[in-house]
Order: sequence, then structure tokens, then C-alpha cells
Amino acid sequence: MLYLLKLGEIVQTIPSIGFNVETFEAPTSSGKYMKLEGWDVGGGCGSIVGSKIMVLYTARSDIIIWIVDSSDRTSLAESVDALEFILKDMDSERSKDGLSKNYPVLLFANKQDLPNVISIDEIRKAFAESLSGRTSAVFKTSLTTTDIEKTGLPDAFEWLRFALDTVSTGSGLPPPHSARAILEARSSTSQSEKLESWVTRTAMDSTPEDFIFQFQSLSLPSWDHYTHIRIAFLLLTTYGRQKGKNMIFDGIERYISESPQTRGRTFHVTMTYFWIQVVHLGIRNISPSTDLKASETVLPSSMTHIASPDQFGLFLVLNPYVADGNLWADYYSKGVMMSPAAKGGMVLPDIKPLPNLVVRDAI
Ligand SMILES: Nc1nc2c(ncn2[C@@H]2O[C@H](COP(=O)(O)OP(=O)(O)OP(=O)(O)O)[C@@H](O)[C@H]2O)c(=O)[nH]1
Ligand SMILES: [Mg+2]
Repeated sequence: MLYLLKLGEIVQTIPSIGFNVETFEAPTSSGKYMKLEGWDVGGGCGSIVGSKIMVLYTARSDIIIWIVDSSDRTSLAESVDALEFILKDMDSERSKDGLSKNYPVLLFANKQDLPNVISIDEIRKAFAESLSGRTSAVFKTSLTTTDIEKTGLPDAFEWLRFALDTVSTGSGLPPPHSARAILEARSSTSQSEKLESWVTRTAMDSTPEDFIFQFQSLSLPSWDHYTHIRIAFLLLTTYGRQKGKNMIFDGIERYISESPQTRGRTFHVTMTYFWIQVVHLGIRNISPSTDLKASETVLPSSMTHIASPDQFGLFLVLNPYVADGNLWADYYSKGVMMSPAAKGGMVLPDIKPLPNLVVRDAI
């Protein structure tokens, strides 16, 4: 990967013994490049993982990029152990310098171009425990093409850019407990494709202020699932939970009844509640407070100061399940969700309760 990005070509290197160091420009999906210094640690024969030399890396690193060979099922457990080892080492080196554990860990499920590879879901599950509570993400990659757009790298580095921004502004990322549970319960193949287009869309989208204005003046460019999620995100982060929730309700109801864009649609109370709760939960997932209980005591019903409206891209990459318009079907049967009672008023789910936090927060 280092040489693909550095030289723009596929270089057959000998298995890494010791390390290769290169500065390179990492492409992101927003079109910007991020300058990184990469230290390539070999994982195979002659690996320094577990040796004393490794401190040379871990003491100086701000990011871990871990490349998993998705075609090699037999080495998966070993890869999990090696990463865990490195993370522990990195945590302890950083703590000596007073630095937090909260550095980004980016996983590539590589060689996804090959047939019968380990799925990204399986890879996510295999690493879930080691990555729990960390700022981490897993992306599919294929590094055999020089067409960077097709490698999967831009989205991965886009995530990294958001993650670094958050970490460096000191806001930090909490252990994403309940949100992670939703994420892991769901298949992510179609999700990651949709997420890709959504993240691209945020990069070209209007500013938070303009978007809220367009919503209030019935002049949004479109009225789709993405639009709803962004409305909920912006109003909740701008106005806090109580006021934001009311504005979403009133605004959507008015939009549907007055805009020609939404002709033929009717307002759906339970569906609107459901998505507000999901977005609320996702916002907690990117919030600076790591202790939900504490933040609930201090901020009983408001989310002010928790996340900022311009973090929508980060919100999406950390909560990709929001892009799935059918997420409600995990909680509600179709019969219940589509009933007149659910349209006209708030009805509780019949399949499983809404995620933890949602149950704890009074609606
Ligand atoms: N099909 C396929 N082959 C790949 C991909 N990425 C790397 N390879 C091939 O896998 C082999 C190993 O690639 P390296 O980059 O040397 O792998 P490495 O993990 O650095 O290996 P060590 O340095 O020994 O740890 C090479 O033959 C690459 O061409 C990919 O996405 N798809
Ligand atoms: Mg190598």
C-alpha cells in the first residue's frame, strides 16, 4: 500500500522485514489529500510484532492502520492477537507521554477482489473485542489496482480524517456501546456502499445553517432518507434534544402538508420518533463525554455541547446503520409500523426494544 500511494504503482516488495518508512499523500473521498508518514511493519516472517524494536513504532505513532488479508482464513486469529498486542503496547507508550488511548485504528479488509474471501462482517466480528471502546473502523480494500477510486482507500482515509479531527480537537470519541451493538447486528455490505455515497454527498452539501433554512422554508433540494437523517442530526445538535425534537416533528409535519415535493405522503409519528431516537443514539456515539450516565445527570434532556452540527460526516461513518432506511424493521413488524395507530401516535416496538439509551431516555 505504501508504494501504491507513494509511487502510484504496484510494487512487488519482498516480505517486509524490519520496516519501510515513506511519507505519502493519502487520498480522501472529499478530494483532499492527507499527508502521512507510514511505517510498514511486516506481519509475516521476520515480523517485529512482539519484539523490543516495536517500541520504535508505537512510541511515535498517532494512528494504526491494520491490513487484514481477507483471503487468509487461517491467519485471522493471529492477526487479531498481533493487533491486540500492538494496541496494548501503544497504549502504554502513549500513557508515558500523557497521551490518551483514543487514537484512530483503521482496519483494511484487504484483497476483497479475490473470490471466497472472509467477509467484512466476519472481520469486524473477529476484531470487535480488541477494538471495543476505541476509535476504529473497518473498510473493504483491494490494493491491486492503480485506480485509487477502486481501491476503497479514499473512504477509509476520509474516515481517518474525521477521526483525527475529533481526536485532535480533544472532543474524543466514547466507547460506542449501544450504537456498536446495532452496527454489529447488521450486515454491512449494502450499508458500506450506501455510506460511501452519503459521505460523498455530505462533502458537497449545503452548510448546516443553509440546510436548516431550506428545511424551514420548504426549499430542500430533495426529500429522501438522507435528508431526514441530516435534518434530525442538525436540529438535535444545534438545539439540543428537547427543542430539537419538537422542531423536527413540527417541521416535518409542516413540510409534508405544505410542500409540493411531498405530495401524497402522510406524516408518520412512530417512524419519526424511531429515527429521532436512532440519530440521538448515534450523536451520543460521537460525543465527547465517555460516561453516558454522568452526562445524563448533568444534561438531563439536552444534548447541547455534545456534538457539533458540522460533524455530520463523522456521524455517518461512525453510525453507518442510519443509512439503512429499513432499520426500523429490526424493531417493528410491518403490521405494527404501518398501522393507523402507529401513524397517528407513538407505538412501542413489537419485535425487540429500542436500544438501551433510547429506553432510558424518556420520550
Ligand atoms: N488479489 C490481491 N492481492 C493483493 C492485494 N494487496 C496485496 N496483494 C498481494 O499480496 C502479496 C503480499 O503483499 P504485501 O504488500 O507484500 O503484503 P504484506 O502484508 O506487506 O506482507 P509482509 O510484508 O510479509 O507482512 C503481494 O503479492 C501483493 O501483490 C489485494 O488487494 N488483492
Ligand atoms: Mg509488507
